Amino acid sequence: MNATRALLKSSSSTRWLARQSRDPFVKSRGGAYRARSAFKLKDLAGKYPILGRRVVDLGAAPGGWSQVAAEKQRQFRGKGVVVAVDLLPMEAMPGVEVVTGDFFDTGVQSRGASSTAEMADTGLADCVLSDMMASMSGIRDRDVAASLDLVSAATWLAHQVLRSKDDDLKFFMHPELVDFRKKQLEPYFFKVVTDKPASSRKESAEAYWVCLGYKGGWVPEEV
Ligand SMILES: C[S@@+](CC[C@H](N)C(=O)[O-])C[C@H]1O[C@@H](n2cnc3c(N)ncnc32)[C@H](O)[C@@H]1O
Repeated sequence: MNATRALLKSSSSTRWLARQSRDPFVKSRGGAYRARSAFKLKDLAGKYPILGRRVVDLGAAPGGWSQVAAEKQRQFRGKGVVVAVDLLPMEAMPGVEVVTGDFFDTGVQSRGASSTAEMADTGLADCVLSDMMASMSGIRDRDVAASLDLVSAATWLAHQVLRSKDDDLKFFMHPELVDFRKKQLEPYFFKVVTDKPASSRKESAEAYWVCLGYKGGWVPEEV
C-alpha cells in the first residue's frame, strides 16, 4: 500500500472514530458501548443466532461489535474467543485478541485465521463479522472498487475459517454492496438475507448481508 493510500485510510478512519465518541445515540444509551455499531449488531443478533463461540471481527475498531461478541462469550465460560482485526489500534478488552494491521496484508490475514484456530479448542471460526469500511475518496469508481476489494477479502477469509457441519450453523455478516451481488454468496450458505438494523440511521442506505449456515463447496480460483 502506498503512503497516500495509507494516509487516506487512516485519516478517514480517525474521523469516523471521532464521530462515534460524539454520537448522541451512543451517549443516550449510557455510553456502555464504544460505537453506535454495537447496537446494530445487538439488533441483528437478537433476530438471528449469529454470535458463536469463535468469532472473527474484521474492521473492529473502536470495538463496538467486539464488545457485543465478547458479552456473548461469557456463556461459553472462558472457552470462546473473539479475534478483532483493524488497521487502527484498538483498546484491549477481556476475551478479545486484537490483531492490528491492514487486512490486505497476508501476514495479518493468517494471524487472524490462526488465532481463531489456536485459541479455540477445536475447529476454526463459527462466525465471521465484517464491518470494514473503505475510506471514501469521492471518486465513485475508486470507492466502489475499494469496497469490493474489502468484501472479497472478507469473503475469502470466511471460506478459509468456516467449516460446514449440519448441527452447527456458521455465519458471515457484511455490509450490503449492490455491486457484489448477493448471488455470489448464496451458493455457499443455506440462507442469505439483507437486513437493516432498527438502530441504523433512518437516512442511511446501509444494510447488512446476514449469511446463515455455511455449506462449504468453495473452490479457489486458479490464478
Ligand atoms: C465502520 S468502522 C467499524 C466499526 C466497528 N464494527 C465497531 O463496532 O466499533 C470500519 C473499520 O474498518 C477498518 N478498516 C478499513 N479498511 C481496513 C483494512 N484494509 N484492514 C483492516 N481494517 C480496515 C477501519 O479502520 C475502521 O475502523
